[in-house]
Amino acid sequence: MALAVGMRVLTRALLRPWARGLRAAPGRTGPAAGGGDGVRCFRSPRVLVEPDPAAGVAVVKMRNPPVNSLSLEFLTELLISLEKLENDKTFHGIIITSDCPGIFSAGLDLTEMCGRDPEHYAEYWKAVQEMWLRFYLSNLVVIAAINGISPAGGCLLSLTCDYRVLANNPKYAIGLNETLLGIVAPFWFKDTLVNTIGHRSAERALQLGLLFPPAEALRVGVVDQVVPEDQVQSTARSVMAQWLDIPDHARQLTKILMRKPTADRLLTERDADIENFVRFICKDSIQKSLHAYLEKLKQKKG
Ligand SMILES: CCCCCCCCCCC/C=C/C(=O)SCCNC(=O)CCNC(=O)[C@H](O)C(C)(C)COP(=O)(O)OP(=O)(O)OC[C@H]1O[C@@H](n2cnc3c(N)ncnc32)[C@H](O)[C@@H]1OP(=O)(O)O
Repeated sequence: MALAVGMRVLTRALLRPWARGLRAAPGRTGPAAGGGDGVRCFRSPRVLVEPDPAAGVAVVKMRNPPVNSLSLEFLTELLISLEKLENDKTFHGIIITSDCPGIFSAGLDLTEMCGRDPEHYAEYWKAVQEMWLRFYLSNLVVIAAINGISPAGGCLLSLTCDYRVLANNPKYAIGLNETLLGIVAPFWFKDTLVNTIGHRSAERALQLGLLFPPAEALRVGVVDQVVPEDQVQSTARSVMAQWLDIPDHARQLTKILMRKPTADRLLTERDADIENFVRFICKDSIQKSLHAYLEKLKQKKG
C-alpha cells in the first residue's frame, strides 16, 4: 500500500504547471450534471466523461476532431480528466474510447512538432511523457475500446491501458509506425511495446513501422481481443467487470510491480529525453520530412 501511495504522490508531483494553470482557469473545465447521486461528471471541450457510478466505471470519450490528434491542449484535458477520476473514490475503472468516427487517435499532433520553437517542443514533449506516465501507472483499471485507426501516439496511448479491445474493421490498424515518417520511436515507446508483444515481434514491428490490421494485431498481441464493431463498448464493459472483481489493492500493487521498472527508466532520464527530442525534432532534415508528410496528408483530399 505504501508503494502505491508513494507512486500516486510521485506522479501527482509530476503534474506540470501547464496542467495546474488550466485546472484553475474558469470555464475550461467544470462540473456538469452527474445525476442525483452526488457523483460529478466532468466535461472539457475535447474530453467527454460519462460516469456509471453504480458500476464504478467512467467512459472517457476523446473528441478532438477531425482525428483526435494529441495536441498540447487535448493532452492537458485528458490528464485533468484522468486525475479527477482517480481522485474520486467512486471510480475503479475507466474505458477510453473515441467520439470521432473511424479514428481512435491519429497519434501525436504533427503541428505541435513542426515549425515551432525549441521551448514549445520541450513543453509539448513533457506533456507527452506525462500522458504516458499517468496512464501507464494509473491506479484505475484502464481499458481501451479501440473504435478506429490508431497509429503511433494513438497506439502508445492504447498500450498504456490494461486491456485493449479492437473493432474488427479492415480499415482499422494499430501500431508504432514512426519509421514510416522518418522518425524514431523513443525508448519508452519501444519499452511499452516490448512489454506487450515481446522483443522479437517489437523489433520487427518498430523497424518496419508496421500498422497491424485487426486479425494480425490480435495474433501478435498488440490487442487482447477483436470483436464486431457494435460490440466494442459492451465487450470493454464486461472485461472491466472481470478486472474489477479482483481486490483493488492487490491488483494495483501488481500493476505497479510490473510497470514501475519501465516507468522508472523514463523518470530518471526525463530531462535528457526532452533534450534528445528537441535536438532531434529541430533538425532541418526532420522538419522537412514532417512538413512533407503533413503536406501529403493535406493533398490526399484532392
Ligand atoms: C535518436 C532518437 C531520438 C528520439 C527523439 C524522438 C523522436 C520523435 C518521436 C515522435 C513520435 C511520434 C509519434 C506520433 O504519433 S507522430 C503522428 C503519427 N500519425 C500518423 O502518421 C497519422 C497521420 N494521419 C493519417 O494517417 C490520417 O489522417 C488518418 C488515417 C488518421 C485519418 O485519415 P482521414 O482521411 O480520415 O483524415 P485526413 O488524413 O484527411 O486528416 C484530416 C485532417 O487531420 C490532419 N491530421 C491527420 N493526422 C494528424 C496528426 N497526427 N497531427 C496533426 N494533424 C493531423 C490532416 O492533416 C487533415 O488536416 P486538414 O483538414 O487541415 O487537411
